Amino acid sequence: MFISHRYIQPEEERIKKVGTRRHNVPPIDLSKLKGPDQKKVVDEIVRAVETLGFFQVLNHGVPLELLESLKNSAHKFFSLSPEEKCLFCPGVSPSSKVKYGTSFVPEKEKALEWKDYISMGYTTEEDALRYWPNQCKEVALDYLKLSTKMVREIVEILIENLGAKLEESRIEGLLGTKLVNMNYYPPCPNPDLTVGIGRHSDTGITVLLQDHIGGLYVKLDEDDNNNHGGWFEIPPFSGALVIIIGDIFQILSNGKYKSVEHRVRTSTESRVSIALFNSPKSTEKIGPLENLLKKDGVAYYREVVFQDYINNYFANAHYGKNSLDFAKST
Ligand SMILES: O=C(O)CCC(=O)C(=O)O
Ligand SMILES: [Fe+2]
Repeated sequence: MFISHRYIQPEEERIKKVGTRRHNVPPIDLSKLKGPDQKKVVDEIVRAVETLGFFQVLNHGVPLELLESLKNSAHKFFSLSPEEKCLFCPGVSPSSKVKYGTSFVPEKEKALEWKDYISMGYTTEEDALRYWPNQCKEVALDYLKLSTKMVREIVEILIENLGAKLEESRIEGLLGTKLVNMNYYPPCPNPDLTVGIGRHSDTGITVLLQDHIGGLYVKLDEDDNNNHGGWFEIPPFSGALVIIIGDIFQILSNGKYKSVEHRVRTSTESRVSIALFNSPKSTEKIGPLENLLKKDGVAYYREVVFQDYINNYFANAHYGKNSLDFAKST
């Protein structure tokens, strides 16, 4: 079947199915943070963030029925007519925080991503219920609310492990911007030629629900056990959420934590994923933590205002972890 040349990726960005390696590590059971295994679970989280930049979780506080409703509501929204979806196109959307679009930064991309999305920025509950699409507003809002405690717990674990004590207002500042993104990857006649999302890293901490289709790939370094690095698929795990660590944690930790480069392969079947992006407030200053600078004696990253980082992030097409260059010390 014919694929418009605008979607055909250069050879080096294509994702081959043959020879795909899978990252079959069981999800971390977050309910154990409450029991005798607490330390073990904390260590597992820290180790994953230091070496991989992501992990999967179970018993995360988001009910399984809600995960099903999220996927169904994403399908409901994306099966609307183009005219109905475009009521949320930039310029006509009732709110600048709600946006229906395609690809990532189409005007900058050499080849387009095989993906549509509806992005729902959170300000207040009232605004969410007023401006987010009817097909998904309630479930998306529940997802955001019910994930909050888990996200907060993970961030506290990561900060404490760095030996830092942050005030409540600072933690709130680091998690001050919340956005629910529903991604829709239409069936693709030739997944070998296209990509769903090009390789990139996220900004803050992402809670990701993927469906049963699969296709999420992460790039890993060679590890201490001499396992070769490269691209691995994260197989869908029923009931699990994927926690993706973004660039700001690499910056705050002066390089001890890693943001993970990831991408999505298309499929001959449609796929949905629902991401909750937790990022800093736009005015928040992000740089290596004070105590680490003292300890390390060197800053691998400079301090950036989060809005400046974001402006740079959206000014470029997805291109691996280049988004982090903006904050690198020169
Ligand atoms: O669809 C996926 O599995 C990943 C989505 C993603 O990486 C993103 O929205 O930033
Ligand atoms: Fe991502």
